[in-house]
Amino acid sequence: MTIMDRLYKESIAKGPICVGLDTTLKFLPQYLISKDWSDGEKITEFNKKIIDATEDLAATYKVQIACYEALGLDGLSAYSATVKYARNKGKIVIGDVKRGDISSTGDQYAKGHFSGDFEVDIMTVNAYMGEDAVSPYYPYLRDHSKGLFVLQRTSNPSAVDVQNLKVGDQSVYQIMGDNIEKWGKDFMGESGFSAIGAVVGLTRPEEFEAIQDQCPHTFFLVPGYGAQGGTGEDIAEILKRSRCAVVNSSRGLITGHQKAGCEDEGFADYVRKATLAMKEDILQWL
Ligand SMILES: O=C(O)c1cc(=O)[nH]c(=O)n1[C@@H]1O[C@H](COP(=O)(O)O)[C@@H](O)[C@H]1O
Repeated sequence: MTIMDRLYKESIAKGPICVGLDTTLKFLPQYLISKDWSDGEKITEFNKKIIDATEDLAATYKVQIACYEALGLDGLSAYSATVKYARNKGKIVIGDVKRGDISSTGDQYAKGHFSGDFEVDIMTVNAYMGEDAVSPYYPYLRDHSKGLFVLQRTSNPSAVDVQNLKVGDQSVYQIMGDNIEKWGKDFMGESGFSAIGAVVGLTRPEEFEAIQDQCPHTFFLVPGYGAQGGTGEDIAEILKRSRCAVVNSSRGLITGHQKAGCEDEGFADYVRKATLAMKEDILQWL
């Protein structure tokens, strides 16, 4: 069974929810801020409590490494502790590291994020440098059941600057979709999806449906729900046709307690409530 088979199964069993741990200090409740701990330790505790409160609702967790890198070594310790905690609970963890470089450098990224202190199950990759930004990961997909989410059509407003340019009658992001399907052929799982998935933002639902038709063997990571404006209705048609995606929300979930004015140990109940509301908002259409 490939990691994408596992993710597909989890998304059906628990709901297609990816809880995004884009944790920064400003999201922490007061009771944690006032602890006599390092920032990284506070963040680790926040994440652990959220994982405990949402593990039955989340198909996967995505940990955004930028939030941890920003705090230096202490932050990277928190990143490591968070991914280990979730993986030790049997959860699938996506390292949102968006790497992309020449293959000799890619080899090192692969080693760094698919083994050792920062080991995750799936990592995000930027393949706009071409296949040799992706091929260093192939041995890990083949031999260690790892997976990739390759950026295809991103959710940010400026995505159109390059990804929507036309080359002949195709957009650049459509060409990337063909590449992702081609690269994934050697890593097909029993669910019909390859271990090389794609990132497609929820911000352009009409484009997404065409991408889904074009890429039937691709499993999708879909950011853009909540804080970036995406809704359950926006992903409804896609998921009705195939359960080929998990939807990420980060700020929309991990600030649930702040919207309710909760600054104490009960904060994770509000994050759970926000996660449940997201799940219901998506599943109501299916
Ligand atoms: O690769 C990603 O996850 C990603 C791709 C993309 O196109 N847009 C996007 O927002 N993301 C990430 O998804 C998360 C979105 O966070 P929220 O907007 O707070 O839900 C962040 O970690 C982004 O870096």
